[in-house]
Amino acid sequence: MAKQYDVLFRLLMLGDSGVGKTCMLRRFTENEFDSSHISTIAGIDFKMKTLEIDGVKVRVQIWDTAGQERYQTITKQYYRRAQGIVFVYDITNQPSFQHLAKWVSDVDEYAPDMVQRILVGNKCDAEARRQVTKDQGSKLAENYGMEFFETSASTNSCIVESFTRVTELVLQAYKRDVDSLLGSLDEYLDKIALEDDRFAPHIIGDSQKNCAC
Ligand SMILES: Nc1nc2c(ncn2[C@@H]2O[C@H](COP(=O)(O)OP(=O)(O)OP(=O)(O)O)[C@@H](O)[C@H]2O)c(=O)[nH]1
Repeated sequence: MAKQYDVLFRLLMLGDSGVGKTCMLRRFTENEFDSSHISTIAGIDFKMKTLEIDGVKVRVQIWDTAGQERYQTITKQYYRRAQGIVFVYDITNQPSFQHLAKWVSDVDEYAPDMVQRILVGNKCDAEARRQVTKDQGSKLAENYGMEFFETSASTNSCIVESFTRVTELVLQAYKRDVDSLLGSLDEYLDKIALEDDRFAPHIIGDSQKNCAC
């Protein structure tokens, strides 16, 4: 059986309640959109998706956190296990943009130094209700040294691009680790194949070789 993925990364979505984190994640993983707002309860939930980037099959485990204040003690426990962070605000909600400072400072405090971050202004379909200009979003991202995207989970605008980009950044940041992991996996598979040849010459062929997963 072919290997299903080469490497697993954890991404975390952070931002105020109602900015659209759950909708973005559902759009990305299931291509669905729900117009009702059911707050993420119990603090945290996750979905998985596999992407292929530069020939590497990357399985991303995307953690969707609850934006509500009362869950933040729980969600902070997940920061240190993240390799990538997607900060989300709602372009129709100025306070969600102002609160980014707090989300970013929490990440500075609790997440690993190597964590990769992007900034996303969601709900860009709702132009008539816009309260944060694209320029403001892009300037803030620049100040924080992050790449910036405006997305819409509703119209599926830039959703795939933003999740793919943060995954690419994580892959680049952890490239050395990934290369050595893939190298040792290949060596391991070669070694197993050699041992099969030596000790069980009658059992050869791909089906045996690929069982070491
Ligand atoms: N117009 C528009 N509405 C959106 C978009 N994304 C989400 N919404 C709406 O915004 C509301 C909140 O979306 P959620 O995804 O539940 O928000 P959340 O950030 O996960 O909220 P918490 O779980 O409470 O942290 C819902 O009513 C969605 O339908 C979008 O791209 N455009």
